[in-house]
This record gives sequence, C-alpha cells and structure tokens, in this order.
Amino acid sequence: MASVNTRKHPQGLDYVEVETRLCKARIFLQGAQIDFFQPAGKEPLLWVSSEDDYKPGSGIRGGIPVCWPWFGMHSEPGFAQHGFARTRNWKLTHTRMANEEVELVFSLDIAEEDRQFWPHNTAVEVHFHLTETLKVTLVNRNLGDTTVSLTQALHTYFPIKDIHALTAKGFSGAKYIEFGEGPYAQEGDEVRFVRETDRVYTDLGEVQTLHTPDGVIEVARENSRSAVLWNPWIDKSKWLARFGDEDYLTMVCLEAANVLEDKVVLEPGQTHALSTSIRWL
Ligand SMILES: O=P(O)(O)OC[C@H]1O[C@@H](O)[C@H](O)[C@@H](O)[C@@H]1O
Repeated sequence: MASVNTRKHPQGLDYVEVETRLCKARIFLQGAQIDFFQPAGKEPLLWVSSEDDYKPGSGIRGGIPVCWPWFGMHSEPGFAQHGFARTRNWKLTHTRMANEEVELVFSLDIAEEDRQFWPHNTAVEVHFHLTETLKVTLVNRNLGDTTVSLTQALHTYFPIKDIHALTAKGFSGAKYIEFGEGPYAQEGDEVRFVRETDRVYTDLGEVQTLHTPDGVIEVARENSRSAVLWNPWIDKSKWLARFGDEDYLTMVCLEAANVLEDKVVLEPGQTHALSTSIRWL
C-alpha cells in the first residue's frame, strides 16, 4: 500500500515522505526540494553533501534545488544566486495515488517582501511523479497581461561514487560556455572529469547518461535545450558552503535548465513545463 505522510525533520523543516512498492522519496516544503529518491531494489538516485545540516533558511546542498526565477548570478546586487524559491516555503496543494504511482504538486505564493524580486502575475508549481523513475516538472503560467521572461533550473545532484571513473555521455552537437568564456563546440559525445567543470550547455539533446561504477543513470529533459554540468573539484570544495572537502569525489550536477537563449518567454495566458526524468538503466 502506498503511503504519503507529512513529517518534521529534527532541525525543524517539514517534509513529505513517500513510500510505495516502486520507490521511497522525501520532499521538503522548503524549496519544494527532494533530497531522497530510491527506486525499489536499487541504490538512491540523489546525492546530499556530508556537511549539510538541514538548517531552515539556507537550502539543502543536494537532491534537486529549484533555481527560480533566475539561474546563476543576477545583475542586481543583493539578488541571491539561483533565485529565491529554493529557500522559501512551498505548499503541498495536490496529492494523487493510483496503482502505486504517486503525484504531488507544490506551489509557491510570492510573499510581499519577494515582490521586489518577482513583481509579475504568474503561478509557479513543482510536480513530482514518483514511480521507478523520478519525474520532476517545474510549471510556470503567465496570469497577467504582459510578456514575462525567466531563467530556471532543476539543479540535480547525482551520486556517482567516483568522479575519476565517471563518463557523462550524450553531449555531441552541443555548445557550452564555461567560466564566462565561449561558446565552445563540444568535442565528441563524452565528458570526463579531471578539473573543475562548470559548463552551461545549449543546443543539447534531450537525453544524457552518467556511467558510474554503480551503474548507468539516465537523465532526460523536456522543454529544455540547455543544461548545466558541474563539479567544483578540489579548490572550490574547500570554500563552498555546506560541502565537504572530499565531497567533489562522489557527486556531479547535471541540471535541466532554461538559460541563455533557451530562457522561458511567456506571453499572457501561456504555460511552460520544464521536466527532468531520472532512472537507473
Ligand atoms: O552554491 P550554489 O549557489 O548552490 O551554486 C552551486 C553551483 O551551481 C551551479 O549550477 C553553478 O554552475 C556553479 O557555478 C555553482 O557554484
């Protein structure tokens, strides 16, 4: 029998715990952030830093932070990197259970003090579809009468066991910007990791795979032509918040995005749904 329960973390954050015959999952109301997903009989598909303390207000270094309504640095001073949504409390607005499949919808009411960051009349939701596959969809609707544009990402942290043994595939034909330079044309289909990697890809195909010592993870995107591939490597690991010095060895981020020329432009009445689907092959 599938179960969906709301619980409180010892540090105070509320979360939704899902247990079905197909998977186990945990989703925090803060940031609508999933930090645990494990298909039945398989290893977990999400990574969390050894140094995260789950304190309210800072966001969790792992799982899938929702970067909205901008990705990366903002041109305005004081506007937080990756937007404000990942540290705000979302509401669980819809739960559906059928044949061991669970669907959950979280929505964010923009608080008065956040209107300075997002003065637009839109609705934003995160949908989770939980089976043997984890599908996360970030939905934006323009409820106003002017055009609205935004950038965003589902910033997934993957457990890859050993960064030196990881091959990421599915990149041929794409281009990328890295450390503010480029665009560079991707050489070949594969990426291996030997230094800090922080690439914003565009013109990227919809499916990539992560080949790890524990197996192959498939990462598929919908309504997204851009993605971010990130590993902080040795030096950045030392100063990154809530991140252990050795944590870079066991994680990689491959983030379904709408950035650069792939930003979302919504005319009045339009809806956009960015999805990422993750499974062990
Ligand atoms: O520390 P934050 O704000 O969660 O960001 C983590 C990383 O997020 C990645 O998406 C960026 O490409 C990196 O440059 C950044 O360091």
